[in-house]
Amino acid sequence: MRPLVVGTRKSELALTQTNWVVNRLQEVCPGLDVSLEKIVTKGDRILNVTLSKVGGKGLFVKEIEQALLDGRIDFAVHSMKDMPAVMPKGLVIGAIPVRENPHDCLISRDGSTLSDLPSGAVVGTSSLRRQAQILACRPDLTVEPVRGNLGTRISKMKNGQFDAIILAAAGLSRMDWQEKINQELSFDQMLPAVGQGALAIQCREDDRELLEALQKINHEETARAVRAERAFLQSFQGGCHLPLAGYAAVTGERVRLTGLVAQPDGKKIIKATMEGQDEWALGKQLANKLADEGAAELLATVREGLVG
Ligand SMILES: NCc1[nH]cc(CCC(=O)O)c1CC(=O)O
Repeated sequence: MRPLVVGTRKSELALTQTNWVVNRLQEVCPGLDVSLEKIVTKGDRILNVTLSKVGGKGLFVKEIEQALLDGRIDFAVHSMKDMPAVMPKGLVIGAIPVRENPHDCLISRDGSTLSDLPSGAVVGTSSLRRQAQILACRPDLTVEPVRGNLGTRISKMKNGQFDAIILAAAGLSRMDWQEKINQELSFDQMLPAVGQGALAIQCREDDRELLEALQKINHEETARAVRAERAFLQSFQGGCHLPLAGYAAVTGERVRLTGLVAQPDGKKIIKATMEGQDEWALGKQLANKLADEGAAELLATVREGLVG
C-alpha cells in the first residue's frame, strides 16, 4: 500500500477518532505509512452561534470533502452523525468501523440524574433533538444553548453556566472521560442522533487500493444499522440541526429501527419502531409511517423557524 494522507479536524475528539482509525488500519496493513493533515472547517470557526441557527448541513465536513476531491488527502474520518445524508459525487464511505456506545448521557454539577434535577434547573444543549426529548420528560427544566468542544462544554457547566449538559457517550468514551458521566440516558428517555457513536471513513470512489484495505476494518452490523438510520434521515432531508432521532439494532438477519421526530418544545413527539431485513427499505418505510402521523408538517414548521 502507498503512503496515505488522512484529513482530520483538529479538535481533540477528531484527532482521537482519527488516530483510532489509523491504528485499526495499521493492524490490518502492517507497516502502513499514514500522515495527518489538519483541516479547519466552518463548524469549527463558528463558535458562538447556535448551530441550528447557522443552518446548512455538513458544517464539519465540506472543507474536508473538498480536500479529498482535490487529492490533497486520501481519506477522512468523520463522526457519522455529522455526515449529511447525501454524499458529494466522487466520494464514498469506504468503511464504517464498530460502533461506540450510542447513548446520550447527562453530566451534572451536583451528580443529579435527569429525574432528580430541581425544577428550573438549566440544561445546556444546542441540539433541538436533545432539547425536545429533555423537555418531553421534564417540561419544568430550562434548556439553553452551549457550544464548543467537549472540554469547553464541561468547563462551562462547572463554572455554573449550566446545572447539567447532555453529551454523546461515544465522544466521552473515546476521550477516556467515561468517569465524568453521571447518567447514561435510556433510548426511551433520549433516542440518539442518526449515526451516533459510529465513524464514517470517507475516500474517493475510484481509490480501489484503499477501498480494499478499508473493507478489512468495516463492521457489517454497524454498517447495516447505520444504513437503516440514514435511509430514515434521508427521507426527511434531515441533518443534525433538526429535531430528529433514529437508532437501529441488528440481531442476526433482523434490523429493528426506532425513529422519532419532535416539536422543539417537546410537547409533540412522533415515534415508532419497525423491523425488517432490508435496512434501506426499512428506513424508508419507517419515515413514511412517521410522515403519515404528521412528521413532515412538523419538520416543515421547524425549518421555517430556523430560516427566519
Ligand atoms: N455534535 C458534535 C458531535 N459529533 C459527534 C459527537 C460525539 C461522537 C459521536 O456521536 O459519534 C459530537 C459531540 C456530542 O454530540 O456530544
